Amino acid sequence: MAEAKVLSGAGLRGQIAGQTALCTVGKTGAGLTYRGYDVRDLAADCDFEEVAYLLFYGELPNTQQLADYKSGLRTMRELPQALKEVLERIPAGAHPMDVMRTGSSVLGTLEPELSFDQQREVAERLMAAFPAIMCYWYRFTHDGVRIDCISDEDTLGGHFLALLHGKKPSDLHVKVMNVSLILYAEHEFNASTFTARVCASTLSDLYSCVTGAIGSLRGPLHGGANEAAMDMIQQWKSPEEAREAILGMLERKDKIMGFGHAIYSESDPRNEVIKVWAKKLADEVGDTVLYPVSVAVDETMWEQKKLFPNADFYHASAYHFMGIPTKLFTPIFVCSRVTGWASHVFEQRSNNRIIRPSAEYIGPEQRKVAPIGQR
Ligand SMILES: CC(=O)SCCNC(=O)CCNC(=O)[C@H](O)C(C)(C)COP(=O)(O)OP(=O)(O)OC[C@H]1O[C@@H](n2cnc3c(N)ncnc32)[C@H](O)[C@@H]1OP(=O)(O)O
Ligand SMILES: O=C([O-])CC(=O)C(=O)O
Repeated sequence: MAEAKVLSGAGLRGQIAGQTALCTVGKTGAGLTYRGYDVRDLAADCDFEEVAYLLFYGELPNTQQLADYKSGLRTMRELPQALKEVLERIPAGAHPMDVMRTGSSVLGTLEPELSFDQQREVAERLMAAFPAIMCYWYRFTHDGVRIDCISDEDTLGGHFLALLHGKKPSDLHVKVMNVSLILYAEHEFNASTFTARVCASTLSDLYSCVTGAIGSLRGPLHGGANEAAMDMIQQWKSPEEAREAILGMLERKDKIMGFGHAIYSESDPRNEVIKVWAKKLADEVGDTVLYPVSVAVDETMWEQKKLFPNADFYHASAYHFMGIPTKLFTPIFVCSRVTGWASHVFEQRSNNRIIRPSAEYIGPEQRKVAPIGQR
């Protein structure tokens, strides 16, 4: 048996658990890169589909490749009738992340991955179908309508907004969705991606890897923080009230959702990008409360704890200004991160060994089983 070392820190922090060519997080001089490209440049200049292509195929597409890629993805947006029927049976009060998890799992029964040769096709199918899975369920259970799962929107972000709102989205909103989906696409060995890789290492199918990853992303310490941040900032009517409340929460040692990070120590590079777009959207809707409240929380957290907003914090107000219901915030993360998860599954499969660490045993000494009457 290989000699196992006991780790000093909880949460496997700082341990290298494998190799990746997909992404760097927090490396000096480059906060976040996807296959060598700074995420800020990608968010400024690309559509989400370009980034998905980069992650799946290794290079950015040229004009023709992108056009072909987008039109291929557009043909994969419709949901099978059997999946629509399952979605209609999920109660309106269910958590939408449970809907995404179920949607991924059911699609896996209807269109299974029969061979790893199909892996990219399955990943693209999931990516194209997720907005409809979310919106079909949401609109059926909340508005009583069976929406058309097809739209003529060119991008996935525009498609999602069109399905949700039932009308053509503005150019500004489509741009913000592209930015958001790019920022959330990939982040090395975060909890949900690691879940996907562990599942992949058993040679399981891609739907299982993605379904498990959705479960990990759902928690408020990970993807669920964007919704939790929204619930928090929405309570406050002014920056002064927000500041007072944050001081009280810190005094009580409450966690402030949307702040801090397991890897970044000074700032999250995604925050500076989404904050700018949240401000543009605040100006567009004439907001005088939510954005100033967010800034007050941001400033108070830095002043008091040197804690900074992570990717989730300003996503909350940005999504809200686009009329997106809070409970759909984390499912949007799924629509994006499925590209990162799938890319990691491909990478794991290309050089696989089952992921199976050891545990340090801290339980009772070995003992004898007493007959039941003597216990
Ligand atoms: C896309 C994403 O998934 S980004 C992450 C989204 N999650 C959140 O926003 C939830 C809020 N944040 C957190 O819970 C944490 O910062 C995490 C989970 C992101 C990172 O956790 P860790 O790496 O374990 O950080 P850790 O808990 O060691 O933080 C160090 C110290 O800062 C404190 N701290 C960290 N984040 C916060 C926070 N959001 N609010 C208040 N205090 C915090 C911790 O309590 C700890 O203090 P202590 O040393 O006095 O105990
Ligand atoms: O890396 C992490 O731990 C969490 C995160 O920011 C992400 O997954 O985007």
